[in-house]
Amino acid sequence: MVDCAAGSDVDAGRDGTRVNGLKVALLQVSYGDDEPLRDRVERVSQWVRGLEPTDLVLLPELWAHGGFASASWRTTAELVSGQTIAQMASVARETGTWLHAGSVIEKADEGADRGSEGRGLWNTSVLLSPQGEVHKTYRKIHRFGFGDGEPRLLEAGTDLAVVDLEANSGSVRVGMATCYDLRFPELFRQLGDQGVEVVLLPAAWPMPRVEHWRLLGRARALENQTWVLQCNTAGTHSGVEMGGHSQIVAPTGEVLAELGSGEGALVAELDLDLLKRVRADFPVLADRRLSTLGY
Ligand SMILES: NC(=O)CCC(=O)C(=O)O
Repeated sequence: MVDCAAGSDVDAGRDGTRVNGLKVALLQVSYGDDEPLRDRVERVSQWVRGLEPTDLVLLPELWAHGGFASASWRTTAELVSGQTIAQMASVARETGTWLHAGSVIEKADEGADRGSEGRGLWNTSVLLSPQGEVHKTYRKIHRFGFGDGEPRLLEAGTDLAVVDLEANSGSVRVGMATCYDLRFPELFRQLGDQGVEVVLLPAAWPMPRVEHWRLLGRARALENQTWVLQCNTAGTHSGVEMGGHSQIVAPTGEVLAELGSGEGALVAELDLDLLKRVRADFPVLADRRLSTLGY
């Protein structure tokens, strides 16, 4: 059963219309261990095709390869040009929308750099343009697992990902981060310093720590005065119950819209001018004392 939540207005104009609105849809994909990878890719493709038109669709972390299915990552890993991203690129082209395809287990191409630990595998998020081109990739910098899972099997990403999108409402600068990255405020501060207005954060965040997820998303949005779009997974796979509760957080730290724990779509329109107003009205970032603190 798919739930649908529409965001309430944080700051609608007096007549209810918006200036500079960016319409987004976050798909909280639920899955277990029984659904084959290719079936899930097909199911999610159909879901995106059936959405009302939006500027940007965001999918969760490793929704195809399994956020905690680390035992199979070596065998299911794909090139960024592999089948999963190729299919999602077709969907982006057909629907004419920016599609953040969540993340995949990326394997290094033959002869290409395999990373500093020589593993040749990454947790890589892929942002596709409405023309179906790979516009930007982001390899997750902070690996989750405390010595197991990601840090045992994958390489750590080394580069920030900041990119401008041309949407119907104009240009918007987005930054990419993934799941566990949410616990590292210095990454979000750097994205903010590069002019990011909207952070796109796919995740496979488990239920037992879902309150951390909600709180940290609000903190990252509030302290950097940016939008934070958090798209989590639902269901239970590899023995881990996912937390759901995807949310869209405004630069005020307020939650514009959120989902519960099951599968669902979160559709909302972001007033991008709100960010400028919040920064003008409460210019906290201008009061930083970086040199005093040794930066
Ligand atoms: N997939 C992840 O990065 C999980 C992160 C997590 O569970 C946590 O930070 O807590």
